[in-house]
Amino acid sequence: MASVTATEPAICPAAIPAAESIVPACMFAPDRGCADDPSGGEGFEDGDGTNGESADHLDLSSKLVLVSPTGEQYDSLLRHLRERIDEGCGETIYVVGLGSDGGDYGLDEKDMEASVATVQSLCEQIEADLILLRERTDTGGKIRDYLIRRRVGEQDFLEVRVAVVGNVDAGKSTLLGVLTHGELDNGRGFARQKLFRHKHEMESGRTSSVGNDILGFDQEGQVVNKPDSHGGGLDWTKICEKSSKVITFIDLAGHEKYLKTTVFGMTGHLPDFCMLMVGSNAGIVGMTKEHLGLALALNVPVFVVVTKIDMCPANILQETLKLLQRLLKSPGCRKIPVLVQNKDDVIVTASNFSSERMCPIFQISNVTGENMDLLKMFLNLLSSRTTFSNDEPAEFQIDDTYSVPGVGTVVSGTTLRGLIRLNDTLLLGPDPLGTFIPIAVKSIHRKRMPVREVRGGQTASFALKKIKRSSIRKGMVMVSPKLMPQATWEFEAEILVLHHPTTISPRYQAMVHCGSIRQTATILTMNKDCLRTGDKASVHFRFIKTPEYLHCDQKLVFREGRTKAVGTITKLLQSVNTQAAKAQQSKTQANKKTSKEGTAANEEAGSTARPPSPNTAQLPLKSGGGGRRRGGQRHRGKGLNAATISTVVPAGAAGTA
Ligand SMILES: Nc1nc2c(ncn2[C@@H]2O[C@H](COP(=O)(O)OP(=O)(O)OP(=O)(O)O)[C@@H](O)[C@H]2O)c(=O)[nH]1
Repeated sequence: MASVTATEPAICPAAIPAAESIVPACMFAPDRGCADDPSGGEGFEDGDGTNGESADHLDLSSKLVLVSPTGEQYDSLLRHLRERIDEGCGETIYVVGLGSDGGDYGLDEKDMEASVATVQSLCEQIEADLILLRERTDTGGKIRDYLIRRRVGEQDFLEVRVAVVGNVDAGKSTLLGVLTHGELDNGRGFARQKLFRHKHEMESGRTSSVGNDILGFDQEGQVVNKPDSHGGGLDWTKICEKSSKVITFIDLAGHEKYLKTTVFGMTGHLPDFCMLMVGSNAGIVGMTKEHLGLALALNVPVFVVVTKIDMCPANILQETLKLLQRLLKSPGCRKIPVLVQNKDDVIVTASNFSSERMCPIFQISNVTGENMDLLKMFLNLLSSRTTFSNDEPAEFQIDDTYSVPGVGTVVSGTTLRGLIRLNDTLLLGPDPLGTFIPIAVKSIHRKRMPVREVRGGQTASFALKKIKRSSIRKGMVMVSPKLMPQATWEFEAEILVLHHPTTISPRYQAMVHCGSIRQTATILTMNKDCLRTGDKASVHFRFIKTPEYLHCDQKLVFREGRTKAVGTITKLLQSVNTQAAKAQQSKTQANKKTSKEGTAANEEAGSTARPPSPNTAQLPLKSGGGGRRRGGQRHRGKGLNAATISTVVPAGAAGTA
């Protein structure tokens, strides 16, 4: 076994300079088991460690408060727990026997029993389960950490998305195969075979698509995935029904030539966390830094999984860990690497992980299964980062479209906020003219399971009524009519150039990735003459093909070949004049009616319009969108219908920003 522990000289905090040390997880434990604060005083809040002060200034700081709380204290504890459950998107880690009043930690048997009864009663009030994670002993007696997770029905589950990145051969697909199919690898690609979907991947052994693999955990934290005994396939509906939490892995390609797909996976699939895989024998090579940089740029918390420890000599493993921590602590990353070596470390790191600065590191083997239990436990304790509120107007970003026989057009994507119910009417757009059309949701699936509603933070697919697949593209959204959506041709962003071989100046074009939008944009102006690697600037962009639905503060990646820049949208500059677009559409429709048979023939031949001018919106709407044919049938869809638009787009939505 080559697994390195914190006591081995090369990475032991005592043996190497403080700045170099990987922080043991106990550093973040509520009882501050280690003397020095590695974060230099900017450590993490103990949000989940102790049970906190009440907002209404009742004293809840004693470890004994749960033993026999007064009515007022009970109400306050309940409010506090509710808030934490909401913040944790349905779950939180709760510690019993720990006060923040300076007294010793731990409770005797009787007090522990009474405290747990109180917590149990609090949980009943909020319809949550109480699951014991660990018990330890301190000077005053026992301390217990519990997972409190809101109960979900058969039709519901908590959802966490994890993007899986790392260089080629780091073992990404293999780990996902092992986790989701429950069988270890043979070191020669056995486990990954189960994941490969495309023939060419089978042959070359390289992941090229944004795969989606799911791992379900029941209320007790046990994996529910049960591959069928014949083909080894997984029944997603069964997994979802049995799970209280489902982890969706977004398996991103390791090879540089698939970087475009990887960037899309990271921006378009809204991962809650990023799992960076590093082969212990290969070290920090190839795309590792690039992928880490991408996660950092998009503010996605990262944890690292070092693989292949079964075949790596101890000194090489140590070297890899050393380089890894150096990279994580470098000024560009400013992370605090934390080595996870046992279940206590898992609980401590998972409780503090929502802080983007901590970076847990696991060392595993896909062949022997070493430390796989720790990784699984950690995954079960991760909470979604998208908080949800029923009152927010719904917003859904489309990242793929399908044509399903017998069902029709289906779009998949992520609910960014709000609640979407079956038969709701949302506005779909923007189309090439920047307009949005009303569209009814006729069925909803979560992970292939039919459901009646989806909430912010959940991925879903919708079957849509009366719309052709060819009128929908990735990057479009479906939003509540209350939002009065507008499409934007031009925007300003603060960008940082991560890499460019020479200089970037106005008229430069590159691909902008923003959410599930992927479109080339031109730099019109910027507040510097030219930009080189490392430069920051305020840049005015303009999309070249169609206007898009954007928000201020959205993160973006701007790339072309080896050129990469990241940034944040600061201003939306030129929104589409919806009224002009509508008028134009009506005109186009009227013209069409008079032009007899010819129109349909053109539609089917896939006649396409030039990109419309943003100012005047004068060109005809592309109709029939390339004339995709399904099941041998020719579609004569109406495309985006002006009549329907004018009835729904609210008057207030019209006009130029
Ligand atoms: N001995 C050993 N071999 C492993 C381990 N993990 C993966 N492998 C092997 O390493 C090789 C590469 O693994 P993959 O899972 O295909 O790597 P990947 O990161 O998904 O590569 P790309 O899909 O090309 O990005 C396969 O032959 C695996 O069997 C491990 O922990 N130990």
